[in-house]
Amino acid sequence: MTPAARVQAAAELLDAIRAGQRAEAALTAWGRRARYAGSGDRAAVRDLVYDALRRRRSYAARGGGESGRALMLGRLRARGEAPEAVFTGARHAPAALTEAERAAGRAPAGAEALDLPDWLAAAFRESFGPEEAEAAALALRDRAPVHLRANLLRTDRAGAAEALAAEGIATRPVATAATALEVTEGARRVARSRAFAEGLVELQDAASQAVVAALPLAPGARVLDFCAGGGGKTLALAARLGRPVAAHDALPRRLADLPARAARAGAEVEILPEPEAAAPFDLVLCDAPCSGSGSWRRDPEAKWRLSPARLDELAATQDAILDRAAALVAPGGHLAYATCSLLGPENDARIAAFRARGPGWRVVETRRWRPGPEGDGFYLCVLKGALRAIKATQGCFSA
Ligand SMILES: C[S@@+](CC[C@H](N)C(=O)[O-])C[C@H]1O[C@@H](n2cnc3c(N)ncnc32)[C@H](O)[C@@H]1O
Repeated sequence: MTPAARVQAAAELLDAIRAGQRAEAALTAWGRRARYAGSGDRAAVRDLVYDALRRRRSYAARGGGESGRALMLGRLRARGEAPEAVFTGARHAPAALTEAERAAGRAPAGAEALDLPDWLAAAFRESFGPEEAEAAALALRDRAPVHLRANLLRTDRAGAAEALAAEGIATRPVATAATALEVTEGARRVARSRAFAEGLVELQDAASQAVVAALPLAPGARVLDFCAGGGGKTLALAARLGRPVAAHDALPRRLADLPARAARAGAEVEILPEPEAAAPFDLVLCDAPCSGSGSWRRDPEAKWRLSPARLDELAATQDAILDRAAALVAPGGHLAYATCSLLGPENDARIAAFRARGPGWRVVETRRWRPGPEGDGFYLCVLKGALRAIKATQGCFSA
């Protein structure tokens, strides 16, 4: 495919997405139809589509509309590239620009330039001040790096880098976490590499790794990953602890791949459909469902889908998770609440509400990671419970 044909394909896909199709579904369907497209074409079209989804609002302003064609036009203008070189009207290329299209478009302003809906630009500012809010929003307009976690049950970071290099995959250490590597060359080969198949590395964002590294883990601790999902943090916890970790999720199908992933990683994971039966735990991690605002680079459609009403729904789920998980913590144990969100209503506000509902929890540490080249945006709050049960048996009721 010519570069112009790729732009035309991306414009058509963006129209399908605008009409309601999910980006992944649209790309998969196109991939089946476009038998003429090689792997380089497919990767290039995917990159165009995802870039336009991340920067939809600013491209729309510059391109003079929301259609796929306008977004591609806006993209070229944003990059200072001559649209006429692409909109040629040649076979498979976009039709030549009309007079109206040439005249349309303007520089984006305010929330448009940050590629955020207006209400979210305000929410970002309220969550962490104007300057940091702008930096975070701008970081979300770029493609996310590919990060790996060196699995300490199999190797160390240098050993993982060496094994990958032997397969032509270049990496560099990422400062965010001692186990993190960024793939600088050969990212598309990682999932088929021997290093991956043998459990030397896992695909995991560096900030996600840093969250696990920041958890208080005493040797021999009984640990529950309460919202385990695909098990990314469960496996990182098991590698750090070097002993079995318990995993739970409200949706058991989310845990379906975890046994195979654990076997590959040499980790022991015990799946608990009813964690109450195995409580108490010294540490319960709640990696709660959230807006995902810290990782919108990877899922840019979510940025445009989120609404204030959905944020309220998420807050109710997050509160329920904290309340149930807290009851599973041993007296004097730790409760850790994490989200990959940048938004105060999902983070500090949830902790404040939790502590107001159930006093006796002390905040030990709060950490925030902002999105950027070194990782996604994350929030972590570690709380320590009172020694209630012990004191109660000793006849002392003041926690
Ligand atoms: C952010 S994801 C977890 C990602 C995972 N920890 C990882 O690192 O790969 C949140 C998970 O919480 C689960 N979840 C949602 N509501 C829940 C609830 N009430 N109790 C427990 N898990 C819940 C979801 O099914 C989802 O898998």
